[in-house]
Amino acid sequence: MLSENEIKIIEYLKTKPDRTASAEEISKALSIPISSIYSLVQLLKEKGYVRTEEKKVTKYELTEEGKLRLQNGMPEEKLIKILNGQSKKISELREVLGEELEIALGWARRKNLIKIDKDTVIPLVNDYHSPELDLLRDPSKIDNENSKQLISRKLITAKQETFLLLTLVQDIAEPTKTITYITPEILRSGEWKKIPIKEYNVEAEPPFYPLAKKHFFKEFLERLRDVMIELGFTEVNGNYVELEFYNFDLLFQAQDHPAREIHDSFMIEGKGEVKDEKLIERVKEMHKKGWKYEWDESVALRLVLRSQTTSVTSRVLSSNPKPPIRTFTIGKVFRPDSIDATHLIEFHQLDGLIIENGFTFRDLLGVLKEIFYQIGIKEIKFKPAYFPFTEPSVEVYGRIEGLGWIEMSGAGLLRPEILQAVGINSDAGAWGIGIDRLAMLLFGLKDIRLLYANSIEFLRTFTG
Ligand SMILES: N[C@@H](Cc1ccccc1)C(=O)O
Repeated sequence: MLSENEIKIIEYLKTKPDRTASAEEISKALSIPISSIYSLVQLLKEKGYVRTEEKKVTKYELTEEGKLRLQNGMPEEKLIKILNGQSKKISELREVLGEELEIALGWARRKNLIKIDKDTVIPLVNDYHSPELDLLRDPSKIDNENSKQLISRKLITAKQETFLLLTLVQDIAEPTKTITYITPEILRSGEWKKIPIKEYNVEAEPPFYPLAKKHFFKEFLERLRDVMIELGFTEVNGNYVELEFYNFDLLFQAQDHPAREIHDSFMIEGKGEVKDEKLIERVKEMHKKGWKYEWDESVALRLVLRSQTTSVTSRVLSSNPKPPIRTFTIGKVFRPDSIDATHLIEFHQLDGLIIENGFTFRDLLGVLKEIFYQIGIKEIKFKPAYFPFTEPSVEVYGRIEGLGWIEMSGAGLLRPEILQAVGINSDAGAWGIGIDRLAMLLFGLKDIRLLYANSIEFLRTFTG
């Protein structure tokens, strides 16, 4: 059975000398939308009426400059005409050719049409016709070779286009009845002896049905979450808009710390509130004693987009928790920067916190080693570092095949000043892992922005 449109397409192809036409041409000629043509072609192909072929062609188009030249002529041709077989002074030529003179001289010299002797232009030919003009007039004459100069002179642009060509291979006028489905009736009636049974085409390409799948980066974040849960951590969450108090002050980051300056975090209008008066007092004390300056409560109440997920750790610490505690948080943080292949202004961090009696620095390094082992980074090393909220502090480096040692995380034992301020009488370790750059390296991406890709083609074919 053929539908009306299928028949129309077959009839149209019959009018073509080689029984071939492009999908676009058919769409225009029959006024059927191109998307419908594609599905009709698929049907006709399955029914064995047409064969298809993809053809790539380069289409050349005149640029504005090219159109102008086509109208006004090529500068070098004009120059030869003006010279008319006689030498002329450059100044004289400038009056006629104006701004075009430089281009005209350049190309005329390159094409060996003139010689320049000091301020005089001497023609080497009496007459010149630019072959470029013929090509601009009839772009069908442009080919791979002669297009190069036209492109470099910015007279044309080249665009690759793919056409779907279909060729009629079987006519409706000559219907060959075949058995495509064997029924008991066909067997009983003996019809199967008279009518040919359609052969299976075992080489036919199956239709492509893309399966729905999760975004690879989302999946990576979920894997990290699973790893943390398997290691016995409980997930906690915080808000993107956070008080400086939790993002910085409670973490013993002094108010004149460079990371608090406007260019390092996004400021939000308005003020927040800390209900726990005693906590404010203790944090104030901590800054006064530790950093020796007048701590300003109004600075602490300002709002920022959190610049580290350690702000969530900070919230846990201030919630009067009862050790032993193992929490983690995964989420976005925000920092002003110029976006490029390795920098984003919003990215993800995974912060963890362990509060346990007798928890040591060595235990902390062991936990970090395990976390990274679980995501496939088997070789790590630690380097002493500084963070305002931990002491001792380390940076964690991991070795990624083909890339070498990459910084992945900051960590340390929480400072006693902080533990005192929040009233915790136990040992505690904390860390923050930068996720985006790590994912980029593990996935072998050249550009960090691809983690947020939403091009369906890319996502369908990217295997991670
Ligand atoms: N918050 C730190 C990382 C860190 C977290 C916890 C402890 C030590 C370091 C950063 O963003 O760089």
